[in-house]
Amino acid sequence: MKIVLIGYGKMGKEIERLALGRGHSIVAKIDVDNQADLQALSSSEVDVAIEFSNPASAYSNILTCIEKQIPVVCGTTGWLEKKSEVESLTKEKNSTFFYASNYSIGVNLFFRLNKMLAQLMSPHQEYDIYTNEIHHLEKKDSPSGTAITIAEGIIDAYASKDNWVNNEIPAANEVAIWSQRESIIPGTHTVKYISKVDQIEITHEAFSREGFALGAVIAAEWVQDKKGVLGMDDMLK
Ligand SMILES: NC(=O)C1=CN([C@@H]2O[C@H](COP(=O)(O)OP(=O)(O)OC[C@H]3O[C@@H](n4cnc5c(N)ncnc54)[C@H](OP(=O)(O)O)[C@@H]3O)[C@@H](O)[C@H]2O)C=CC1
Ligand SMILES: O=C(O)C1=N[C@H](C(=O)O)C[C@H](O)C1
Repeated sequence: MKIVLIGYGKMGKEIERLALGRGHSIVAKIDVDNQADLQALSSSEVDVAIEFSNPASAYSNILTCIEKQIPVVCGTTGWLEKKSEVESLTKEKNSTFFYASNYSIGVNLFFRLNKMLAQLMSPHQEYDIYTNEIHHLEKKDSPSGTAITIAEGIIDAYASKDNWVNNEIPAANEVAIWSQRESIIPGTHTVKYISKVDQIEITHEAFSREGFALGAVIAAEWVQDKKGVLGMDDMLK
């Protein structure tokens, strides 16, 4: 598979390492200083783009890929207010857009566990819900995309919650997401239900970026023959 890496930072480099190990080739690495190379690429030179840049650049990088009919697997977080526009354009151009706030298989199992726990806890309103994410000091966005997916999972399954707030005391209808930035932590997410007498807690802790990067490479392999708006639930079915 011929891959263009868009964003050659911590994730771009880890994806390159794993992709080469799986027999793929990297035809271009796009970063801040060579944006013109992405514009110059054509869909005949590349099978898939893997986009891990930053919240300010993801949207225009994705649009470029969609216009060029290059399937794009995106993991960048913090730009999702524009996601519905990307989805519409993907359908209009009959292109391919795969998105996940977290590509780790473990986190995607955790998403399911989180929904099941929220369903179980919904009749027990004496418990307060508390969610927490801890990431390294270089992270640009807050809350993490993963924490937003977790909060949305709770909102879907828990009767009295219909919104989330970040680093604020929540109202009764809100799920609180507390964000911490600490050292070099790759990503730790916790959900707690706390009553006056006890607490129930689930945590996913990434030990490195390898799980995120491997999931993104597997998604890139999987989208090859597919069109439309896709995500981890489609791939893991
Ligand atoms: N979905 C998932 O599973 C995961 C998602 N992420 C997300 O992926 C993104 C990247 O994370 P990470 O690799 O740790 O971040 P880094 O800051 O290490 O890397 C981002 C890279 O993108 C570069 N960049 C900046 N602007 C552009 C542009 N216009 N086009 C292409 N590249 C550009 C940056 O260059 P410069 O430094 O010079 O600005 C940097 O090299 C974040 O949004 C993060 O939240 C991270 C891990 C897992
Ligand atoms: O910026 C990161 O590092 C990570 N970002 C993603 C997010 O915002 O959820 C995924 C992972 O937690 C690492």
